Formats: sequence, structure tokens, C-alpha cells
Amino acid sequence: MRKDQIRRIFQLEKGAILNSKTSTYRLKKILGYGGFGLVVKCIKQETGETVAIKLSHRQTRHYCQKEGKELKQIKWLGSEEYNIVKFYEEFSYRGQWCLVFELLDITLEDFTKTVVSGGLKLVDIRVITEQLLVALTFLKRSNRVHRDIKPDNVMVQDRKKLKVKLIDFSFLTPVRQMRNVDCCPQIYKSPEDHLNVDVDESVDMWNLGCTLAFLYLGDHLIDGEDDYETWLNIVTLLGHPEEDLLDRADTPFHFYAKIDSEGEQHWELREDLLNMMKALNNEPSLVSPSPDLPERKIKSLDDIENLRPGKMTPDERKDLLCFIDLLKQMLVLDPLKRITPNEALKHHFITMEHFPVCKSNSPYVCEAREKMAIYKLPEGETLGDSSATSPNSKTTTSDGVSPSSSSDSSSDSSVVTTSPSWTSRLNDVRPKKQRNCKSPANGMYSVPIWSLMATTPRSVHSDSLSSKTSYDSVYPASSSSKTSATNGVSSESLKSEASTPEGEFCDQTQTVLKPFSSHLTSNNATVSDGKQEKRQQSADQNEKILTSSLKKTSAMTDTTNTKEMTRKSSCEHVRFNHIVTYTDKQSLHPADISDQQEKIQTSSPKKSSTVTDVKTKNNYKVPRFIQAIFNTKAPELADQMNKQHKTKEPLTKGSENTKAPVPDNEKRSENTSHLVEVKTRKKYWKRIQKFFSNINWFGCCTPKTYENQ
Ligand SMILES: Nc1ncnc2c1ncn2[C@@H]1O[C@H](COP(=O)(O)OP(=O)(O)OP(=O)(O)O)[C@@H](O)[C@H]1O
Repeated sequence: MRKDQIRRIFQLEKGAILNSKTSTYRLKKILGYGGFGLVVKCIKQETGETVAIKLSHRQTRHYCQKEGKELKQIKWLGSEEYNIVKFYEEFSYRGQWCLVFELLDITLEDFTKTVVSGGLKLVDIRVITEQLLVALTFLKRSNRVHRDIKPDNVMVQDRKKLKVKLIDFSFLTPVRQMRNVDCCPQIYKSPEDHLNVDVDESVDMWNLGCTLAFLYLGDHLIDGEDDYETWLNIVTLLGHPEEDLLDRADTPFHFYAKIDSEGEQHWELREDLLNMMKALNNEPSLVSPSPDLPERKIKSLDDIENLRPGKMTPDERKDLLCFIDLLKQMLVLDPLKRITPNEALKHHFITMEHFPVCKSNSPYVCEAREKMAIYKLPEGETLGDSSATSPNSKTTTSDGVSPSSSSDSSSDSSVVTTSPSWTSRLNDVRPKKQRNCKSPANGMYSVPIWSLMATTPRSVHSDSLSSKTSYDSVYPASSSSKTSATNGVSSESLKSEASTPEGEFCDQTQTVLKPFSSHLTSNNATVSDGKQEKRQQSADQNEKILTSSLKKTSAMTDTTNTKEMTRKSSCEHVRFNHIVTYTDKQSLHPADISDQQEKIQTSSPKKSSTVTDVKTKNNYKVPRFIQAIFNTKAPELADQMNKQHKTKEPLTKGSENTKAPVPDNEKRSENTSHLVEVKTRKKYWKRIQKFFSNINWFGCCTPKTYENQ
């Protein structure tokens, strides 16, 4: 479509004025257009700032409105700090919906094809990869999936520093609402979308793998004009999927047929479809099925090694092999086995662990280090904050050497900090206002349970959970959480924070969670005999789950290959979350909790509270103490409960008449113990209040809270 035609459709002339509620924008030129509308360059009249405005067609207005809504939500979670395009505002202009963004330079596709041509250097690809992995980690932890990652949707902001940003959030979807839909181009379509397997955030990793391959090859890794041809290209490159994946698929029959051979059933590619396709194209049909059906330059990912002309230095080759290894882990057919963004950030290709600093460095290695070092933290961000979010952050000195006292034994001391600690910063993907809470390393009740509450494993779906995150978001990674001392923070001070033993962290977590899990036992005491046994068992089981989960977490921080464990643990966590959140539809009260804590210490039986629950619209019983927190009447309630408890106490021991006189010194000690008890309760109450104030109960922000920002 010609530019003047577009201008007519959108009723735009050069110099047109677009008014939002707060600003006036003067149109300068058309930057580009896509499926949903066009993007224009504008000048903000009030400040002279140049911005990019995305205008929707009238027909696609609601898509743009949806995009705006999602953008607001991720902005609230701090997206701009994680290599995602800055979103300013949205407004309506002559019936079209407008989204205002910061102005970026050039798409990665155009950059690779026109500016660089023939593919980017690996040292540059590494810088871009890290930034995109950071963006993906952020999205994963915000429980959202971009769904349309491709070179055209990544824009270069600074060509010199290779600063890139993710754009186009038209398909941004909360993980729990994901469906198999066609959103990205045919050649970027993931195996799960081809086969109709359960789709989740790992679809972004597939697309990123394809994008990175494009950056190296200067051309698309997979091509094909229709689904079948694309699928053939995929399997030629990566092999056929495992039977398990095909068994899980809803539409495997598009490409495979189940064959009975010698009593056993197995899946086989449907050659008849290919012949049919060839007949349609007037091409000769296949005489015999051949494994390399389409003519491809690259028949496996290993072929990438020998693709570029010219001789490579040993370091370059080593780096390339590392890159291919990362690609192989990103382009796994089974989404459940694909590498996660957090794991990818720890891959050798990013950390450059294959280039030990103790050895004399070749010019190639020096260039690689320099490029990664250019990468700066966003303005206003201090390294101190970020490192504090990770209990196991590894520190590095200005020359990039990690202190040998690091708690992480899996990587050697010669690990180089390739960039400031993104990974540690990513552990705190929370609204900015909440981010000043203490870190798990130094604050007992700052365990980010808000994200734990919203955790679901890939295979588990629960309506009661608003969203899902990775298990590793709760317990920050150790091995690659590196910080650089170059940004003005002494490595010693960071080291002291970073060296918090994992065990201690787990113990702290256990202390926080113990009252809740143990509460189940307390309430069980009031239930009738038959049910009591069952509930006791389930409470014991829950205790076990919690303990094993925490153990696994600590183990996870030690090991690198923990994907399976992560899933299992997160599964258990979900079950635990149910317990914590809804406590098996029983009531909880701060006083009960402290009682319970007492019970653990003294092992004396105690009556459970008989507070009544309030039911929500969904018939969920909201524990009374949670209501109390939100009503901010909790302290009074706690005191009330304490009083009730105090007055009830003598009755449980016997009537006043029968009570023997208490000697003076014993009275004093009783009074003191009472004071201690009240103090302990208050202390626990404060901690619990703090702990729950960090929880985002409903998994997402409301527009009201957004407006308050
Ligand atoms: N912030 C920006 N700064 C400069 N140019 C931009 C910006 N955002 C988008 N563009 C340009 O506009 C084009 C279309 O943008 P975008 O991908 O967001 O629109 P779309 O309608 O969703 O496209 P698609 O059909 O590819 O999904 C981009 O390829 C890019 O060239």
C-alpha cells in the first residue's frame, strides 16, 4: 500500500495534530505499518520530544485497546527496565485508537539485512540475546507471553551499544488464557501450535531461538509456505517429535498417522500429504520417502558451524559451538523440555564461562568482554538494590573476577561478569512501590510470596490462581547472579549480602510459612473423629510437601540442571499455595497462628478458634484474619482475640474456686510470661501483616491501582 493511500485511510496529513487528554502531538512521518495499523513519528508539542504513535484501523481498534491495557499492566510491573519499549499513554483520535511509545531506531530485521547484511557477529548476537532473555524473564515472571517474537518485533535503540527493545504487544497474553492460535508468521510457528499441544510461555523461547538463528544466518532458519512444508522443514532440522509429544497433541493427524506394526503402535509421517501437495504444485511425487524431503542448506543445527566462509580462530569456533548449543536447547520440539529464559541467562554463551579470565585473552575474547561490559544498568538504578534482591548473588570485582569465596561451587572462580546482574534484578519484578521491601537475604518476611501465590506449573491449571510464574522466581538463582563492582558499590559490601547461606534463607522461609501449615493441624483437632484422621494425614502430607519443596529449592540453587525438579517443586508449591491461600476452607486468625507457634514450642494441646468465615462471591471462605488485614482492623481484632483467649484460659484449667492460691513469685512470673506472650503475639502479628502486605492477592493490578501510580 502506498503512503498516500495509508494517509487517506487514516485521515492523516503531514503536520496533523493528534490530541490526547494531556498532550498535543504533531505528525512528522510514517515509520512503518503492520497488521493492526500504522506507526507514525510525532513531536510532542509541550516538550519537543519525539515519540512513535501506533494508530489502529477502526476495525482493529479493540485489539489496540487490549494492547494498551496489557501495556499498562506490565508497565506497572516495571517493564521499561527490562528491555521493553516505553509506553507513555493511549487516546482516541477520530475513532482510531492511538498508543504512544518512545521512538526507536530500526527493527532487528532491517538492521541485519540492510545495515550489517550476511548476519551479525557472535559478539554482537550475545549482547542482543542477553537483553532479550532479560525481557523474556520479565514477561515470564509477570505471567505473560509475548507470542510474536520475531526480528521485526525487536528494535535497535542504540546501534553503537546494540541496545535493543521488544515491541509489538498486540498478542501479549496472560499465561492462563493462552490458546493455540495463529499469531506469529508461519515460519516462526512453534511445534505446539502446529500440533495443538498445550501452549505456554516457552513458545516465546522457540521464537527467540528462530530470531537468534536469523541474526547469525542473515536469513530465516525455517521456511515454508504452508503448515505442512514448514513442519517438514522443522523435522528435517530437528528430527521428529517423541511419541509422547504426539500423544499429547490434539491434532497430530495433520502430519502423522498412527501405524500398527507387529502389535505395537507408533506414529509415522504422512507422506501422502506431501505427495498431494506436490501434485497440486505439478511436481513429481515421491517415489520413496526420504528423510531429507525438502532441499535444505542446513540439515541440522550442527551445520551452522561450517556455514560462514573464512577461517575461524579457535576462540571463535568455541564460541560458535556454545551458541549452537544454546540454539539446540531453545529449539526443542517438546515445550516442556525447552530451556527457560532464566536458565538461558546462565548458559555459557551468555556467561562466557568458556573463556576463563586466568588465560591470556585473544583479541576476540577481549572484544566479546568489552561489548558485554558496555551494557549499562538503566538510569537511576543502583547496583546495590539489585544485588540485594538475590540472596545468592555472586559478586565480581572491577576486573571481572568473581571472588573465590562465592557460595556457588558449580562454576569456577574465573567466571566473568558479562554484564550487570540482570538476573538478580529480575528476582524483584514487582511494582516499584513494593520494591523497597527487604530482600530475602536480609529480611525475614520479605520472601516474595506474592509471586509464589500465583505459581502454577505448566501442566496445572487452577481457576483459583490468578496467574503462574516460574518456581525460580521465588527463589533466586545463584550461579549466574553476578554483580559488578564497577558501578560504585564495593564488592565487599555486596559480598556480605550475597553470601547469605542458602540454608538460612530456607530456614527463614520455613519460619514464615510454618504457622500456616501447622494451623491445619490445630483446626483438625476440632473435627469429628473420622474426618480428623483424614485431615491429620493431609496436614502431615502438606507439611511434608512444604519441607520437601523448601529442600528442593535449596538443592536447586546448587545445581544447574534442575528443570525437572523445578516443575515438580512448583507443582508441590501450587498445592501448598492452596493451603496457604485458602487453608482448606478453614479459618485462620493471627492469634491462632501465634497460638500454634506456641503449640509447636510447648507441644501442649490447644483449642482452635471458632471464628466464622465470610464467603466471597465465588463461595470461597475468606479467612477472617485476611479480611482483618484488608480492613486494617486486624490489630484490634488480634487484641480482642488475645483478651478472649486470656479470659478463656482459666476455664480450661478449672473453676476459680477450685484453683489453689498462687504464690507471689509465681504470680510475677505468670505476669511476665503473659507479657512475653503478648509481645510475641504482637511481634508475630507485625511480621504476618508485613508478610501479607506484599501479596498481590488477585494476581494483577486493578486499573485503579494503576491510576494511583
Ligand atoms: N517505538 C517505535 N519506534 C519506531 N518505530 C516503530 C516503533 N514501534 C513500531 N515501529 C515501526 O512500526 C512497525 C509496525 O509496528 P508494530 O509491529 O508494533 O505494529 P503491528 O501492526 O502490530 O505489526 P505486525 O503486523 O508486525 O504485528 C514496526 O515494524 C516498526 O518498523
